[in-house]
Amino acid sequence: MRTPATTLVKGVRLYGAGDPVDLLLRGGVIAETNPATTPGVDEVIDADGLIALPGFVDLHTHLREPGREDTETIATGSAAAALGGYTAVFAMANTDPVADNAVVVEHVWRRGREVGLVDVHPVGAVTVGLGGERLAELGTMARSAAGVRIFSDDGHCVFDPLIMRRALEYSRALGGVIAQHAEEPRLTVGAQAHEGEAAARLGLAGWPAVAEESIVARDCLLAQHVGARLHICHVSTAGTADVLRWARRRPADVAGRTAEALLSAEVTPHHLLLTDERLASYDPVNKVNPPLRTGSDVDALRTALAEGVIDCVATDHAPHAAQDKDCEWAAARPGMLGLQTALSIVAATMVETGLLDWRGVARVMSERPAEIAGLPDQGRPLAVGEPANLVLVDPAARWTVRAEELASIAANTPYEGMELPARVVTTIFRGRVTAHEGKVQD
Ligand SMILES: NC(=O)N[C@@H](CC(=O)O)C(=O)O
Ligand SMILES: [Zn+2]
Ligand SMILES: [Zn+2]
Repeated sequence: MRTPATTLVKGVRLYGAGDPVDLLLRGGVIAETNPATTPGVDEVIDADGLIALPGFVDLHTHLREPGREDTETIATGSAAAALGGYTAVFAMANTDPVADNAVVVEHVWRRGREVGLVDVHPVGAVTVGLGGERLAELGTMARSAAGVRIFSDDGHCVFDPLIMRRALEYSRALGGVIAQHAEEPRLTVGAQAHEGEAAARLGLAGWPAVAEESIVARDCLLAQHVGARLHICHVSTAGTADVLRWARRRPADVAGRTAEALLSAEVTPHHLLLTDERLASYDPVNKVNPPLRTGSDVDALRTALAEGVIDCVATDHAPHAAQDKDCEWAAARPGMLGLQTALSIVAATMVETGLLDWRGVARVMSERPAEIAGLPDQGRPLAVGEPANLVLVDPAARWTVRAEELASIAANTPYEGMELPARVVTTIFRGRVTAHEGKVQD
């Protein structure tokens, strides 16, 4: 790790509120606010007009290393993360080989540290090879150097209820969380798009909302039954928000375990903005799992996020090669880029609509995800003595998305050519500037 410099951030508004302050960052922590003198400062950042938030934490990123380094690597994904304002990301296990053992998770962890732009935490697979049949060695991954605490078969649902129950029990014993990709596979055989009017018109096989909602209901009940923590990945329907609202209010069980303490959920930026009306173009850049839903789902997801029924935003950043996207709809892989556009989409859908203020953005993009993952040095208050993981945002900026300008190797952004509000200006990771004005600082 490089030694962090001493940096003075001048005139920044913390959480976008109150008077501007100066922050002195030294030794990787916020050393002083409004220091009277500033000897030995290596770097001064003029933050006039900018706001400071704690560095973002992404619970759901696909980095494609090992196996598909032609689409993203830990280095390029870390760069995209830093440019997007992130200081920690969780790399999903659906790599090749699958991260279902200590060797692979330690590789990802070490490579992330070598790159050194963000903390890269590997997610461990729940079942061997994501096959859904045999539990992976959760304990070995938890005890490895990577210290895995989040387990997920993301890309696939842990559909067998008995395997899910056992996974929850093991993970509880390890102080972990099972992150579920909720998709009842029997209800989504051959599915290509949200089961609704748009798919019917285009003749695409439907992915019904109930395939997600039925698994979420089942797993909320299972998690409370065994007293284990469950996290729901990429919530996409109004019905799932209703199920979560209901589950969170369930009374404590005999052991005093409240559902509220055991459950958490994320929504992606794309499910907060885009709808299945986009399908009319037949452009597979809009193909994603779970699929883009309807306008009323989008509204319900925004409300649920504002209320805390959905805890946080996670990108589900899913790079894919051109040959896997620029093809016929049915053959295209699902997934879209997300790391460098997340803040702007949250600003457009949640801040500009008045549903969240910047304090709320800090909660859903940094504080809650850090708590869910149990990260002690992320999502912390912007206060003296705290780790200097922060992002400086220009709330008044507007910018136009160009895939070729993004740090990812893959180019599958659904926002190409769109003008978006709010821009990440600077990302600071343990006191060191990792991204500034659109450039990675390495
Ligand atoms: N979201 C996607 O459409 N794709 C993800 C897998 C997943 O998140 O389920 C991927 O790995 O490409
Ligand atoms: Zn998934
Ligand atoms: Zn995913």
